Amino acid sequence: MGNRTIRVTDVTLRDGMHAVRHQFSVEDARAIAGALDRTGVAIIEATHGDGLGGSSVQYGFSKETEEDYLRAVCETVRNSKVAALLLPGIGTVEHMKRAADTGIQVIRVATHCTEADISEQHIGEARKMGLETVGFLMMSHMVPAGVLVEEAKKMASYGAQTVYVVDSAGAMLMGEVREKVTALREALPDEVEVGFHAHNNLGVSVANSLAAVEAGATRIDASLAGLGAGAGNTPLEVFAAVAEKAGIDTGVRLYPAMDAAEDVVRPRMARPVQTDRVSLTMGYAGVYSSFLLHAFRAAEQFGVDARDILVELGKRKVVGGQEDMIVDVAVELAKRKEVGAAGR
Ligand SMILES: CC[C@H](O)CC(=O)C(=O)O
Ligand SMILES: [Mn+2]
Repeated sequence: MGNRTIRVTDVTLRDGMHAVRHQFSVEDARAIAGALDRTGVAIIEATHGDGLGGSSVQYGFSKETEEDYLRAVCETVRNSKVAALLLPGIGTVEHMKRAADTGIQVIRVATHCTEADISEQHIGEARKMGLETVGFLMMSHMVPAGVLVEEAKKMASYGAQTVYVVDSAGAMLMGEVREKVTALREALPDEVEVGFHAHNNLGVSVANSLAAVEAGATRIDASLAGLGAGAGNTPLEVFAAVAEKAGIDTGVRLYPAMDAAEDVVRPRMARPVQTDRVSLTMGYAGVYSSFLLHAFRAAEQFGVDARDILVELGKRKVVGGQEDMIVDVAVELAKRKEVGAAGR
């Protein structure tokens, strides 16, 4: 049985930004951060959904600058620490320095699960700046546990004090979460914590987060009302209730978390976070959300079902940056459809 005391990182103001197209105002950020602080959550992450430097033509502009969001959150909180996410290649060391100047205490450096080596410089610099430093292995469902362990060890060797198994596509079930978290827990030095970040595309984010804790994770991500990309993240208020019933101390006070979700976040949601056919297909196929728009466009162009495209991309283990394959797959599926129709 895993550790009974864990720390939760809330991602409403970071992953949740994807769900509102990065359009929270500074006032929204203050209101949400204040409500979160009152829940007792350990860490609050804020920034563009794609992390520092994410506000751009490519990833969509956020309503306000990242420094304004971070300063507002840092000024608002009394107890929680404040974190920012950084993807090397999108965010630079310079972005990180500017974020540190706003008063954040935690940086999370995210890479694709096979590319930990690109985090070395950022993790090293973050430690020199005195930031609590976390490594974040995105799309962790795509590789076997042994590969994930090697990548996690790299992040730990660069100085990461926690390494996360990140189920970006919401594609994992509890057995896989248990296996991967256990593998990291056994392989990493005792002083390096293991974390887990879920998405709810298959409707099992809370169960997966619980499985992660049982397997030794001491850091769990969640967001108010589950606000996040795809079908959202582990809902903080639900996880707080479930963890309490399971005898796990999250430090999150249940009623303030419920009230924050209901009174502060739900009224600010652009659309409900739900397991619709798009997010469900994403979890089922195990593909990243950046493929969705392209898949739907290609589906329309070639007269095929976007879900078939996504499932095929998942089988081919396509990664971000290989969006050109979407058209290839659509063409292939359209040909198969033609041949099938001719054969009938
Ligand atoms: C693009 C960054 C991404 O949203 C990070 C994350 O939360 C995930 O991979 O799940
Ligand atoms: Mn996420």
